[in-house]
Amino acid sequence: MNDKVFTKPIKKQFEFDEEVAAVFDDMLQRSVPFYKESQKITEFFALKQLEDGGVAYDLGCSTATLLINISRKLKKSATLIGLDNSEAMLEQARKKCEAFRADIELANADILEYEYKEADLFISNYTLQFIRPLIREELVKKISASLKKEGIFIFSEKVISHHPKLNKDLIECYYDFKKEQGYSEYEIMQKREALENVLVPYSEDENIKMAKNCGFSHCEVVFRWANFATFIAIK
Ligand SMILES: C[S@@+](CC[C@H](N)C(=O)[O-])C[C@H]1O[C@@H](n2cnc3c(N)ncnc32)[C@H](O)[C@@H]1O
Ligand SMILES: O=C(O)C(=O)C[C@]1(C(=O)O)C=C[C@@H](O)C=C1
Repeated sequence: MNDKVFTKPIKKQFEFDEEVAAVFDDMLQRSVPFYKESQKITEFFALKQLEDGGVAYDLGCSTATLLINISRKLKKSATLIGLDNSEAMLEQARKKCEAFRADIELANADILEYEYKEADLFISNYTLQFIRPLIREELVKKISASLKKEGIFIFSEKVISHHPKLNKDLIECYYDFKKEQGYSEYEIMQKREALENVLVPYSEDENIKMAKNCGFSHCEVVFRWANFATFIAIK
């Protein structure tokens, strides 16, 4: 279904509710530059990392697109677990898993509270940015503590620049992208308002520092387009 969520006046902050879940796959493809490419990179490193008997978590799995793609290419018997606290997203995810006969464990859970098993791999694409900065670091510490030695954490985020002019230009460049995807100026401004204080992006450096502060020995960007980046952190 096409994303028309912000064509009408907004009444509340951005939420992953039924209305958003119903159009989410279209929203992501049209709102995240090179979404498919960033997913492909994530898949590539995920498949390299997973061993027989391994465990992988996708935090904020939404409609499970990524885990389904990984499960279709996976040649080993690993456990794939998707967590999300939006029941509307999980309903879409369950339908898709059934249609693709994908063997994925899905759970309605708060990724901040969840008790993780020892894992080989964590993924969290475009989700940390929705976790309040004060507790974001606690979550990343929990992720690194639950990873095996040399386990990896792949995460993608919207990023900012602390250079004011560059930051303004990055945002303009991103809004041009959204216009090319068919979003009107009105929809773009409405969504910007709805995301205010809900989506709190860090800079590339701040994300790398956070990972290193939280128990990762290495972290770098493997893909970046203007204000969107994919990181790999190695324990
Ligand atoms: C932008 S979406 C993620 C997109 C998805 N990873 C992808 O690449 O298609 C963020 C997701 O995180 C979920 N989420 C946000 N905070 C959460 C929390 N504390 N616990 C679990 N899920 C959360 C939302 O419900 C939403 O589905
Ligand atoms: O549309 C925007 O302005 C975005 O920032 C895109 C973004 C994201 O980066 O997570 C924001 C909310 C939706 O979950 C989908 C994509």
